Amino acid sequence: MSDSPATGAGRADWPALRERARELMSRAYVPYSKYPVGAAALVDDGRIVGGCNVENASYGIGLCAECGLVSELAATGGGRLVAFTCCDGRGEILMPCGRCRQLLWEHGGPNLAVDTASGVRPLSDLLPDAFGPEHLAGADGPTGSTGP
Ligand SMILES: O=c1ccn([C@H]2C[C@H](O)[C@@H](CO)O2)c(=O)[nH]1
Repeated sequence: MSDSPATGAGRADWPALRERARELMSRAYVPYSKYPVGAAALVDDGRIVGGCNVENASYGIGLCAECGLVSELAATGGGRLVAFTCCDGRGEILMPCGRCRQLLWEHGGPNLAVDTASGVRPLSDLLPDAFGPEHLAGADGPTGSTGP
């Protein structure tokens, strides 16, 4: 179970989390967009995980900062994200893109506390009526598509 947004927001050291996101932003690899992004999150066991965006000459396969963050989450033991922040190249709070809201939903759920310009808000505010893992429960896929 994920924390309530109030709990996640209360547990997080937001200035430290924002500072970590800014540090990671400074390491972004963005020769194409020249738009560095850094992200940092508190995990339910107290770890801090983060990432920066890493672009590619094949533009469409660039990795958002949140991709690195969820990869570090899994690689260092998993757990649930409870508080998240993301910043742009000026160090200002950045709203996660649509695809990354889905990534965050998978690992933090509706109560993940997200840092926004209008205050700390639950992820459910930013991704209402979300699709999630529970929608796959019991699904066998489309008829005839299961293969041999
Ligand atoms: O939530 C977001 C939004 C954008 N970007 C990156 C992708 C691309 O490298 C650059 C410009 O879109 O910003 C992120 O890393 N995370």
